[in-house]
Order: sequence, then C-alpha cells, then structure tokens
Amino acid sequence: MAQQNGNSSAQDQQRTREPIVSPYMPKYPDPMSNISNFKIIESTLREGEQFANAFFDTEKKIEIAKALDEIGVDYLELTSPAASEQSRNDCKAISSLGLKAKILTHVRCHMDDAKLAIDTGVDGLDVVIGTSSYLREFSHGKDMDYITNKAIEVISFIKEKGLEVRFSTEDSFRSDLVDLLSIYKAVDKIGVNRVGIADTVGCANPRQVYELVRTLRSVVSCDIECHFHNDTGCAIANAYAALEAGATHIDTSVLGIGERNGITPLGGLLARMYAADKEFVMNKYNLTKIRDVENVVADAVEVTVPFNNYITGYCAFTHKAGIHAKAILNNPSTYEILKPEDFGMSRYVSIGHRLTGWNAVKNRIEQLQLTDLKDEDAKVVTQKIKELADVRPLSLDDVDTLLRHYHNAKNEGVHNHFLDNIDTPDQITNLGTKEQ
Ligand SMILES: CC(=O)SCCNC(=O)CCNC(=O)[C@H](O)C(C)(C)COP(=O)(O)OP(=O)(O)OC[C@H]1O[C@@H](n2cnc3c(N)ncnc32)[C@H](O)[C@@H]1OP(=O)(O)O
Ligand SMILES: O=C(O)CCC(=O)C(=O)O
Ligand SMILES: [Mg+2]
Repeated sequence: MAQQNGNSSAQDQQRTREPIVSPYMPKYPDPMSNISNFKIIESTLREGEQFANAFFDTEKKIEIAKALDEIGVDYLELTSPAASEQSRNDCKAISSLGLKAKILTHVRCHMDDAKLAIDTGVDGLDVVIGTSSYLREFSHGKDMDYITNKAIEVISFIKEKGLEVRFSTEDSFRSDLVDLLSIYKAVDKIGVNRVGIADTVGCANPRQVYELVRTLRSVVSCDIECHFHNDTGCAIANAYAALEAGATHIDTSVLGIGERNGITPLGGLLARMYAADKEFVMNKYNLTKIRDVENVVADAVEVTVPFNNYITGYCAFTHKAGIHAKAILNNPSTYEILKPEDFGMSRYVSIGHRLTGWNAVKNRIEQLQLTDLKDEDAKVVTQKIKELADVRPLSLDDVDTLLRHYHNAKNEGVHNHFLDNIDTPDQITNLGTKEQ
C-alpha cells in the first residue's frame, strides 16, 4: 500500500488545531466508577500460557515480565506452582527479580496448592473455584457449602502467612446470583483483599457485567477484580463496563492470548482507557512500550500481530479515502481518537489508489517541495492517479515518480503531453526503475 507520512510538513503542523471535546463526555462522573483509577493484573504469564501455541521458557518469561514491568502494569500473574516443577521455579525466579509490579500466582481453592505457592516468594495468591452448575457437576463436583468452607480455610491460611489474597468464582455469569453474593460476603468478612468475577466462557455482555459488578459493589467492601474471555467479542467492552460499575482491577494478556481465543488484550484495554481518561493512562502507563512487548510475545507464540490490532496493527493509523485524508491533514483529531505519537507510532496517509483526493496529493507535492506545481496541477495529477489506479494501486514511489516527471515536464511546458502518454501503471513503475 502506498503510504506517506501525513504529518511531517510544517504546513500540516500549522493547520493542526486542538481536538474538539466530545459533547458525550460525562460532566459529573459517577463516584462509583473507577475509569480514572484502575489497576491491571497482567496475566500473559498465566492465562497467556493457556494459549494453544504458548510455551515460555524461564528466560522468555523473565523477558516478558521485565517488558510488562516497563509498561507499568500493577501486577503480574503467574502460572500455578502446582502445574509443574519448572512452573514453581519460575515463580521463584520472577519473584526475585525485584520488579515494581507485584507478583501473584494463580491457584485452585485447595490447601495443597496454597501451601506450595506460599514459599515461592510471590506477593500474593489469586485463588479460584468454579461456582456454576456446570463446574460443580462436571469439574470439581463440590457443593456451595463445601466451596465456602474451603475458601475460608484457604484464604485464612494465606492471610496468616502475610500474603495478599484474592478469591474468585470461576464461570460467575452462569452461577446463581444468591450463591455468588453469599460467598463473596463470607470472604469479604474474613478480610480477603479482592474478590474476582470471571466470565470464563465469554458469555457476558456489558449490561450484565455492569449490573453484576454494581450489585457486588454494594455487598463487599474489598476490591473487585474482573476477568473477561473474548469468545463473543465483548472482552474490552466488558472490562470498561466493570470499571464504570466500580470494579478496581482488570485482568489482561498481551494480544489477548489465553484459553481458546483469549481475554481482554492489554493494548486494547489501554486504548479504551486512554479514550476515556488520557491523562490518567498516560501518567500511569508507558504506552510507547506496548509495541515492544507485543512483538516479543507474538514472536514467542509464533503468531503475527493482527493487521487490525488496537494501536499496533499495521493499518491502525493509516488513512486512505480522500475525504478522510483532507480532514486528517488539517487536524488529525478529525478522524483519530488515539494520537499515534502517544503510543510511539506514526500516522500514514495512503494516496496511490482510486479513492484518493487532490488535497492529499497536494500535501505530497508540498512534502516533495515541487514548488512549481499549483492546485490545478494537483487536481490534474489526481485524475491521472485515479485512472491508473483503476488498473492497480500505485506505490508511493510510483506516485512520487509521476509527480516529479510531471513537475519537470511542466518546466519544459510539455506536462499535458506527458500525462496523455501515460496509459498504464507499469509505465510509471518503469520510469522509476530506470532512474535508479
Ligand atoms: C478457568 C481457568 O483458566 S482456571 C486455571 C486453569 N489452570 C490450570 O489448570 C493450571 C494447569 N493445570 C495443571 O497443571 C493441572 O490441571 C493441575 C496440576 C492443576 C491438576 O492436575 P491433576 O491433579 O492431574 O488433575 P486434572 O487436571 O486432571 O483435574 C483437575 C483437578 O482439579 C480439581 N479442581 C478443578 N478446579 C478446582 C478448583 N478451582 N479448586 C479445587 N480443585 C479444583 C478437579 O476436581 C480435579 O480434581 P481430581 O484430580 O480430584 O479429579
Ligand atoms: O481466577 C480468575 O478469576 C479467572 C480464572 C480464569 O482464567 C477464568 O475463569 O477464565
Ligand atoms: Mg481465563
């Protein structure tokens, strides 16, 4: 795709104006909302390890942990030490790195798992057990009384050892509401640090999330963590709704990797929260490091970063249609809610196609400093670009060759003749090749 840096000329800078504030921004934010005060529990090294392609050796885990720490995530969640001996050693290795992020490991609601985890040097344990009828029948087979008693035993043990503890109900959205609120109330009473809601199968929608979190907020006084799977595409929206309703912590993973098609992606959540409270997000998180950690993880799990990924997808800041290009060149906020430079990214305006417009071509003329070409010339060349691009798109090199040759022909007074003799995109490409 032909591209140009659409924000590089001095004239563009002059034309850039302050963004216009949305009339839909709430004037009086809901006091329960944590949109401007949330924490991230980064679970690439736990949920992410459940992604089909994932295998992280100790060195890779340390590299990922350090990269996430540089972004400024609040917690790193690691695979249970009960999973394997290496998993246990990795908990120890990452806990001893002295990172700013607090280190958690994720364990079943079981004394054996808790005992194993206590000695790994982690700052806290995320304890989980399924409460839906599916999990009670087909997974662990325990009833709510057993689960409640076991939760109290395990949480009390972890607290006695002086560690932070979170208790979560797996498959919360298919669990009975009375069961959920009763168990959350019971663990809140004994001083659990956080309770967790998990949309384990990705069935919840934002309205359901808002209602459940809002209800829970009025029942417990501890923090509320939320974990959303993305099976039906709601993972980011659900995280946002949870924060609006009073949740305090959101689980993420890099690129959203996890069991099945994964969970709320770190980059996507940061994009969403930047759009809601840019100042908070930019002060707290190092957004220019998102691309680095995504590349490390994508490489490690042998996937490419999706073309339409939030922030870092290859076309996330590419503008194409003429109407968009003109306005973006006047003021990027016209068609951008995220500023690419805040994320260490660049904006591109694509011009070698049949949807282009003369304003974008004129901008390229200015960038190339072809000062003899006027608006009329930009319009004539744009028509030629469209005619040629009806055959195939032109590269930016093709467009530049066309403009430079037209410019030289104009100085010799033969520009109309020059354009009349160009019938195919290949003629332009060949002209460019000859010059090299
Ligand atoms: C939704 C989630 O992502 S939850 C987190 C998932 N993470 C993991 O599973 C970590 C990786 N897992 C593992 O390495 C293994 O499954 C282990 C070590 C945890 C357990 O291995 P095994 O003892 O071989 O059991 P297996 O995996 O076949 O079955 C799970 C066992 O945990 C029990 N169990 C399942 N969930 C829970 C829970 N939340 N709390 C307590 N026990 C549980 C099941 O009843 C079953 O017990 P059983 O051995 O008496 O049948
Ligand atoms: O511990 C939790 O809250 C979440 C566990 C999990 O990965 C899930 O339920 O999908
Ligand atoms: Mg999960």
